[in-house]
Amino acid sequence: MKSKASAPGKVILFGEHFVVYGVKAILCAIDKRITVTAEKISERKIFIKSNIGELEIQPNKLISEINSPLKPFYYLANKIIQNKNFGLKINVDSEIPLGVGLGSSSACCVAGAAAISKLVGDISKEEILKLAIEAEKTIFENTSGADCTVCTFGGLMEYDKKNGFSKIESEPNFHLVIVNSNVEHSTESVVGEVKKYKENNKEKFSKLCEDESVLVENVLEMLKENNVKGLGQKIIQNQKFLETIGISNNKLRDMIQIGNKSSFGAKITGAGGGGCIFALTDESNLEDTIKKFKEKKYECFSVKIDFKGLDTF
Ligand SMILES: Nc1ncnc2c1ncn2[C@@H]1O[C@H](COP(=O)(O)OP(=O)(O)OP(=O)(O)O)[C@@H](O)[C@H]1O
Ligand SMILES: C[C@@](O)(CCO)CC(=O)[O-]
Repeated sequence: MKSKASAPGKVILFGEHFVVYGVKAILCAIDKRITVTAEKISERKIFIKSNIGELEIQPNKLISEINSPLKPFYYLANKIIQNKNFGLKINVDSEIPLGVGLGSSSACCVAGAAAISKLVGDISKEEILKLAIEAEKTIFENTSGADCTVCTFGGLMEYDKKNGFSKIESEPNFHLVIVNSNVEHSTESVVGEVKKYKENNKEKFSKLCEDESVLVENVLEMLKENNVKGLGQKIIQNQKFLETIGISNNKLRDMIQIGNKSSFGAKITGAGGGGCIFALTDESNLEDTIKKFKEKKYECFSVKIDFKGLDTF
C-alpha cells in the first residue's frame, strides 16, 4: 500500500524573525513543491530516500540519537508505526532548493506528515499541521509554526503564534522575483543569532517588534487596495529592520540594491544569513527586473502564489 502527498514552499513577505516573538507575519505559498511517497513494507524497518541522502534504520530509536537531516521523516515514520507490525519506505522528491528561505523543511514536514499518516487512516489538515510542526521541531526547536501553516493551507495569509492563521482573500496582481544567493543557511542557527541580538539589545528589539507590527497592519490595508507601489516601500522598510537585527550580508545587500532599482522593492525572505531575497514587480517591471539580475549573473526565477496548499493523492 502506497500514499503520496505534496506541499508547496513559501515566501515570507513581511515579518520573518519577529514572528518568532509573537509579531504577525504575512506569507504566501509558492508554486514549487516537495512530493513525498510512503509505502508500507513487511520488514519492520524505516527506509528514507531523498536527493540529499538515504537512511535505513530500526524503529524505536530516540530522536536525539539520529544524526541526519532526514530526521523529521524518521520522527513521523516512527510515530505512525508505533504498535504496528509493518515498516515504511519513504521517498522524497523536491523542487525546492534547501536552506535558502523557501520553506524546504516545512514542505518536507507537511508532505511527509500527510503521506505517512494517510497509510493508517484519514486525518484532517489541522492534525497534519500539528504533526508537521512536531517533525520540524526535531531540526528547529524554536519554529514559529508559520512556515508549516502556509505550506499546509496555501495562498496568502497573515499568521501569528497566538491566533494562528487567517487567509487574505485579495488576489493581488504582483509577481515575485526570487533571487538565490546560493549561500545555504541553517534556519536554526540564524534564529539563534537573532535571539542573542535580542538579549543584548532588549529595548531596541522590542521597539523593532512594535514597528514591524505597525508595518504589517499598514500592509494589510495596502493589500486590500492592491497598492503595489506602497507595498514596495514597506518591503524596503522591512528590509531595514532585518539589517538591524544582523541577518544580512554584503552579497544579499548587493542583490537587494539591484532589486530596488528595477522593482518596487526587495528584501530577504526567510531566515537570511544567506538564502534568497525577493523583488516585488508587476507586468510593467517583471522582465526588466529579471534581466538586471541575470546581467549580474544572479540565479533568479519568478514564482506565483500557490492557492492549493497540501495535496494528497
Ligand atoms: N530534498 C530534501 N530531502 C530531505 N530533507 C530535506 C530536503 N529539503 C529540505 N530538507 C530538510 O529541511 C532542512 C533544511 O531546512 P532549513 O529550515 O534550514 O531551510 P529551509 O526550510 O529551506 O529555509 P527556511 O526555513 O528559511 O525557509 C534540511 O536539513 C532537511 O532536514
Ligand atoms: C526565521 C523564521 O521567522 C522564518 C523561517 O522561514 C523562523 C520561524 O518563523 O520559525
